Amino acid sequence: MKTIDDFNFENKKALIRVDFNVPLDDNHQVTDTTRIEAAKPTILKVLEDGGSAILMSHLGRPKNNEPEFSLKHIVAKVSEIIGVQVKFVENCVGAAAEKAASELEPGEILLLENLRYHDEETAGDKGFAEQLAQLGDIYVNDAFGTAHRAHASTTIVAQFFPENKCFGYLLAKEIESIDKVLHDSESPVLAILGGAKVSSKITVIENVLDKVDDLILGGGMAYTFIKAQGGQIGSSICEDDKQELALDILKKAKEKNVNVHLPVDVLAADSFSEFANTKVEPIDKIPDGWQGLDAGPKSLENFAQVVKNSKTILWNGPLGVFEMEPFAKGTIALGDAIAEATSNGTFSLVGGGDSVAAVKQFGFENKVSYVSTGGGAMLEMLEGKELPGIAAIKE
Ligand SMILES: Nc1ncnc2c1ncn2[C@@H]1O[C@H](COP(=O)(O)OP(=O)(O)O)[C@@H](O)[C@H]1O
Ligand SMILES: O=C(OP(=O)(O)O)[C@H](O)COP(=O)(O)O
Repeated sequence: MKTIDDFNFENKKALIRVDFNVPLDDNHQVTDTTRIEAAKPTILKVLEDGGSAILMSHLGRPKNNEPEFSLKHIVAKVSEIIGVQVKFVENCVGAAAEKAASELEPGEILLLENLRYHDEETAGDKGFAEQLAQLGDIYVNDAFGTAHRAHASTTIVAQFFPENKCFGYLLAKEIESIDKVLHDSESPVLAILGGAKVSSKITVIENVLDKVDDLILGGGMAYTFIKAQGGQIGSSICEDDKQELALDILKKAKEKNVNVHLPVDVLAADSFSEFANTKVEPIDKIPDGWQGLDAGPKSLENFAQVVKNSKTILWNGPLGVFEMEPFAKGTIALGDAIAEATSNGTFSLVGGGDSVAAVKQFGFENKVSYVSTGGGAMLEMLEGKELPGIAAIKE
């Protein structure tokens, strides 16, 4: 398998899949630049060789081409970080994209519009992947955060570059670092799963049970489990069709002697707003019209104890809606506990777009052992799976 250093990009167009799925605020400003900075070495290598870079990414999960998911919002930030004025084309395929790509000169960068404005991207459509492939000479995958998706731009497109495909520096570094953690991890191993992507991440839990001693299920992930056990969760986020799976996971965890720690109390709010009224409630008695937006004090005490007793910690997904100040306490308290455990010799790995943003915002970046740009991707590696985006380069 070739690495990016085996290629000379002089007069070549590199088609680079990056993960620029970055958090934006209400004014479409990038609030965490980690994923852009992480892709910089790969982009600079291409430019310094005398090549040009065509960057493709998704942003969020658009359903109807909503304009807030346009990658045009990040052009200025990418230009500032890379130090080159980035060109932008308002479609990732078709005549406009082909023209912009063909006119690209060495040293220039072109950013394509959100890949997920086309359903063919997530469907892994071969014809769409071929259209993307026509834009570049060498395919570089540097999107670790999306390497667990068998999408057109992350996996299928590689078929059209049998000799000319490689990992970028970020993807190569992430594989090496996470592999090392997985093979050298000391027990007890704790995985902490929070966040909001319940349906895509709940399916990972079952396979993670063989690898961990303790499992904390917090954030938006917890409520499906609480409701499945008969609790009242008000209007907290929940995936009703995953309740049976949740019960099955709890049963399997028991059989495998994995200790599952769910929150016992929450900070509930009467609306999804930083100006909402709030109160602490037992997690299984959240009144109608209220929703759990952060962990409660008793839960945080319990979680801190589990963290203290662990030798390896993998964390994906904030414990609350940390973007709003009143609901950030749980994520900060967990970060504090992990930082303290790390200073006492525990290995801690934190991953995920929003988790990394939280860790940076609250100053834990240098107090944990390793920060990964991928959340779901990291968890699926933990399952022991080869990710489709990685396999496609190796094939
Ligand atoms: N109780 C909750 N209800 C709704 N959203 C939540 C809750 N707890 C956390 N979140 C949200 O989860 C999001 C992050 O989830 P996710 O994308 O799975 O994490 P990551 O990007 O780190 O992998 C954050 O934006 C946060 O506001
Ligand atoms: O942010 C991402 O994943 P993460 O939230 O697990 O870190 C990736 O960009 C993948 O996005 P997706 O989960 O919408 O496919």
